Amino acid sequence: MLWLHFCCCSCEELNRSVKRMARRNVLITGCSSGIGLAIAVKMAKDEQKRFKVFATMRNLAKKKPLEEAAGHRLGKTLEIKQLDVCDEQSIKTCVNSIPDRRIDVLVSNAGMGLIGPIECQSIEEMKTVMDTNFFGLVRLLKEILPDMKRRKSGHIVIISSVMGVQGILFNDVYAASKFAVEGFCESLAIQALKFKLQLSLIEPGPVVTEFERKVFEDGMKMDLSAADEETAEMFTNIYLKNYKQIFQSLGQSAEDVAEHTVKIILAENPPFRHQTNTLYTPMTTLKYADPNGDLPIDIFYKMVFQHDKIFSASLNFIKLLRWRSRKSFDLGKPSQ
Ligand SMILES: NC(=O)C1=CN([C@@H]2O[C@H](COP(=O)(O)OP(=O)(O)OC[C@H]3O[C@@H](n4cnc5c(N)ncnc54)[C@H](OP(=O)(O)O)[C@@H]3O)[C@@H](O)[C@H]2O)C=CC1
Ligand SMILES: CC1=C(/C=C/C(C)=C/C=C/C(C)=C/C=O)C(C)(C)CCC1
Repeated sequence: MLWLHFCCCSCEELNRSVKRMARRNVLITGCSSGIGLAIAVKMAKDEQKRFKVFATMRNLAKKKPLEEAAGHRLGKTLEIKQLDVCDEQSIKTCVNSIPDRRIDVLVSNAGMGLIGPIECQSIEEMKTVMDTNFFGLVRLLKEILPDMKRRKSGHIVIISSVMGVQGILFNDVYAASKFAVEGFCESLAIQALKFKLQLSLIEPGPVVTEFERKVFEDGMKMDLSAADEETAEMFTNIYLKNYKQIFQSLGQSAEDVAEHTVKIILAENPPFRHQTNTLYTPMTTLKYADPNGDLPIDIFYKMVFQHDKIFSASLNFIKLLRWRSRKSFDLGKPSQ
């Protein structure tokens, strides 16, 4: 009897340690809100408990929404840590605090937006965007990549954007920061393959998060006096006017993007690029359809300046269709 008990205990222990060994350490940046928070919570709540999540944020005073969303997983499958992607020392301190510095999956998510005519933006503002969105990733990898290479295992997942593939009116510097991320990763992916590391770029279209609110509010408050009248008018009456409608009709939720991201993390052969928004894909496909690069520029120009009424009506139509299909889902009857 005792022997059986001993045997069961050690089997259980063995099982537990096998599970612990299989549990992957995941470090996620920018978890105070939006996509980072949603990924952290989804992974921490994984039914098979496959992940130990180190959810980081630059300002720990903002941890309450994450703590609430994590619920009883807090302190078990999820720990909150301070990390500012613009501060090398804070990255080092955070990585050193993780057992054996072992990070199996890095989710580089922290980022910020910037919209408006470049005449009205300071170089300092632009540098902050590049420093966060691009150099933030570089700083993380300088600290984490050598360990992954030594272990010959690891998955680097980067929340890029459709704007890492295609520029959009009045998003010049933000798109540049995401293009930088994509060029950097495309180069690094070749070396990563040699070390058996995986690299995946997640490319969401518009996502309804704090990002949308902050960017819109900053755009509304922008001092447009440095721009000529035509540019200022274009920004206010075309871009800002359509902005909310684009998020309402094409926008995804942070949870939706998190679901896509976790699928990529769990995939046996994760792809290098993954777009999360099928409604947006026809737009980015234009880029790949014309090696000269004129096609997407022409089409965007026409959408904005010539067929704006049709474009706006199509967005309204998409919004209505999505609203109707959500409504029938709510009633338990998915639309056909
Ligand atoms: N929303 C969208 O439409 C899209 C967003 N993306 C990308 O998704 C990512 C997440 O954005 P999203 O969730 O939408 O927006 P949120 O504004 O909700 O989240 C951004 C997160 O990044 C954090 N952050 C900003 N600067 C730093 C820094 N220096 N160090 C650490 N954390 C920092 C923010 O922290 P704090 O609260 O302290 O500011 C916040 O936690 C970004 O990379 C964004 O570019 C991509 C496509 C579309
Ligand atoms: C589709 C489209 C527009 C706007 C797209 C927007 C606003 C996309 C936002 C994407 C985000 C926020 C990505 C974040 O990384 C325009 C230029 C109005 C007109 C042409 C077609």
